[in-house]
Amino acid sequence: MVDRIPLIAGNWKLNQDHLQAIALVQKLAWTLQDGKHDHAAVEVAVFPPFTDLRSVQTLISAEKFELRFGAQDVSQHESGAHTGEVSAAMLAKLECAYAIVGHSERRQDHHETDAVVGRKAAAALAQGVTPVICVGETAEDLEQHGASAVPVRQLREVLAELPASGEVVVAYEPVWAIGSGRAATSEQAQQVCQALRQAIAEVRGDEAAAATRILYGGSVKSGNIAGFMREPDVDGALVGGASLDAAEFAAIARYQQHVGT
Ligand SMILES: O=C[C@H](O)COP(=O)(O)O
Repeated sequence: MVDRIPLIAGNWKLNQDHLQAIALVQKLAWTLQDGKHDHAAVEVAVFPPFTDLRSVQTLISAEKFELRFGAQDVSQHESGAHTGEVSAAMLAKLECAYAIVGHSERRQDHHETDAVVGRKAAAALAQGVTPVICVGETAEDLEQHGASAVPVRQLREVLAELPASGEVVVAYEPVWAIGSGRAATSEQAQQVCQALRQAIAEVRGDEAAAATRILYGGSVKSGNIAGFMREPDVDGALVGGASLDAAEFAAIARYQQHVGT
């Protein structure tokens, strides 16, 4: 059995300019330090807007904070005439560990298909940036097909664009749970995360499936994180709104304090 280091990831979405980002990262790092957070036991990462990345990189590196960071999206293209795009090589140069791909808000706002999401993930992997592949069903999908069918299909289609090896992180985010205050139950999250792990095993093999971290996202708070983390196939969380509050996000990252309570 492979040990998967839990990942608590904060997706800031369209919030925080670069000055606010510096303040938030500082506060988060200090709060975790005060709480003697063990970064080797639970990895903590932030996903600021593109314009903040250089400031966040400089701060984390200068202060030797053990936080990791990534981008909220990445281009499927390497370079050239693609106005507004940011390449994986540019993110790698900024020492981004991760890039989120296929978040439901991008699928919705920018009509991103699974094939596009897969090409974005492949572009990230090719530059040594770990893609965080988001999948999840809408309320309508849930009603029509149950919870697992759509996320499993999305993941299979994304994985089809990827080379057979290379680290990926998967984030299961039921669209109906995002920003709604109505999180999935930990049992629902486990059921889908287990199905996603099974799909990874079928495409990439058992070893890769056992090593892949699968996160749950959708209205995660310090009050419900422990329940998700007790589930065997949930390896962390992709946190939106609650990641903008350093104390609350630090409390989520330190969920082990609540496990068993
Ligand atoms: O990427 C994060 C998710 O969309 C979850 O957002 P939320 O925690 O605000 O529900």
